Amino acid sequence: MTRTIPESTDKEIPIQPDDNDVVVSVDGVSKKFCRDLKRSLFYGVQDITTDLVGGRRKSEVLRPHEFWALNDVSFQLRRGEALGLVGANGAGKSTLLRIISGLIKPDSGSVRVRGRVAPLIALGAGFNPILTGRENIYANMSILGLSTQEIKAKFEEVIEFAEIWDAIDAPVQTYSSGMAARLGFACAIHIEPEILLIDEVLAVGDIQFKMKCHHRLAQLQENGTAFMLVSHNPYNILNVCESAIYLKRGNLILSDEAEAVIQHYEADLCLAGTSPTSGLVVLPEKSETESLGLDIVSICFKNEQGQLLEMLRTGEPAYLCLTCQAFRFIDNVNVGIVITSLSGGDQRVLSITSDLDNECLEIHPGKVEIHMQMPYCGLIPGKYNSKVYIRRGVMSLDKYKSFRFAVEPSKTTSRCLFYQPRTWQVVQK
Ligand SMILES: Nc1ncnc2c1ncn2[C@@H]1O[C@H](COP(=O)(O)OP(=O)(O)OP(=O)(O)O)[C@@H](O)[C@H]1O
Repeated sequence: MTRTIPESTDKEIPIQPDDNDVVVSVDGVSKKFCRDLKRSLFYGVQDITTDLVGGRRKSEVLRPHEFWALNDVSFQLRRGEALGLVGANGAGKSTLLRIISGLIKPDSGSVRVRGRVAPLIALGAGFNPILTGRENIYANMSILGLSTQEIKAKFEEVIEFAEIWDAIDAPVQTYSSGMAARLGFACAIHIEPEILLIDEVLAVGDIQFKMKCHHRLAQLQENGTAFMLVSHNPYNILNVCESAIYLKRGNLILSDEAEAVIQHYEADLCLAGTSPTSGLVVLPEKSETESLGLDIVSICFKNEQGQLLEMLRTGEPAYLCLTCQAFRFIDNVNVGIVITSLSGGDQRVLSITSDLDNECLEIHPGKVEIHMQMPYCGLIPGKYNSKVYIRRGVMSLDKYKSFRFAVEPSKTTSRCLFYQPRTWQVVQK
């Protein structure tokens, strides 16, 4: 089955030369939306009227309050390919999947689809909440193209896969989000689609179900099903997809191997928004009367050569350099560093104190540097905040609460939740 979705476009979009392996071909697709509901309705009526009188819509021009949710996006999906789709919130990922599945039309460009598409775009996609699970299976699978006989034949398998035997005759609105996701996924895979579009639905469901889904996806892929997977979790993309595309504010930034795309995306995330310092925080110096004897003057990370690092890289050596001003000799100094993840909901990820490391630091008057050496940075890519304090016993001498820094990914660590420092050895016996 071949479906082409051309749209009210003024320009001719050339279709790529026929390639039997290409199941989805997206050519110069743009889609605009309007943030203002009233205007949006007005524009809708205006467009319909223009179509009815046979006029030409100015699809490429933005009217007031409109913006491009997708802007001139082109790529191809081949038979058996698993393509990841990454991008920040609002980047246009769902809009792209909705256009490919035929739910909405592009303003310009064209989408060419060859085969049966199963879209899993929202939780319990396509389910009617007041119908039972059983009724929804029939409704959903027939919309996706199966005959009643075919659905009957697969019915048991669907329930078995979704593991919702007890709830099959209860209305879907009584299902938990995980149950609705299971049913949606079960329906979609049992129609044996040529193209499966998955938008974050694998994020719900327990680990066992996720494993089952991944196993099934691998089987489908072996049989030639192509799929697109949207996920905010890079590990999901790297586990499932060989290639990926990166959307940013509706623009296609990169289309490449999954690993390269995730690296680019993560590096962008590290650099965006809250990445606050250029790697160095310098604090105003205190006079002796204001000081409690030892003050933090600056905080930064440096590499093994003593050069300032603007950001750390997972798996690479670095040290935290705390420059201090001491007005007198102080022994038993305890330096503490508490690191929280800004990308992971302010979660505390690391707490280090020189005391707990059995280091009794002695500081002589003058400028000193205190180094906290890290043979390898074990933090995963992301943005972090650290609180740094200096104490002697219970007495706080100085502290700085918001030294922010970013950690960049490296090729070997993108797939992991933490970096494991290691060396290798061959023992000849
Ligand atoms: N029907 C609509 N009317 C107006 N704006 C819309 C509509 N649908 C989507 N948008 C806007 O289009 C942009 C892209 O939305 P989309 O849902 O495609 O992003 P996304 O990348 O899937 O985001 P997320 O990761 O948060 O799901 C967003 O700014 C969104 O607010």
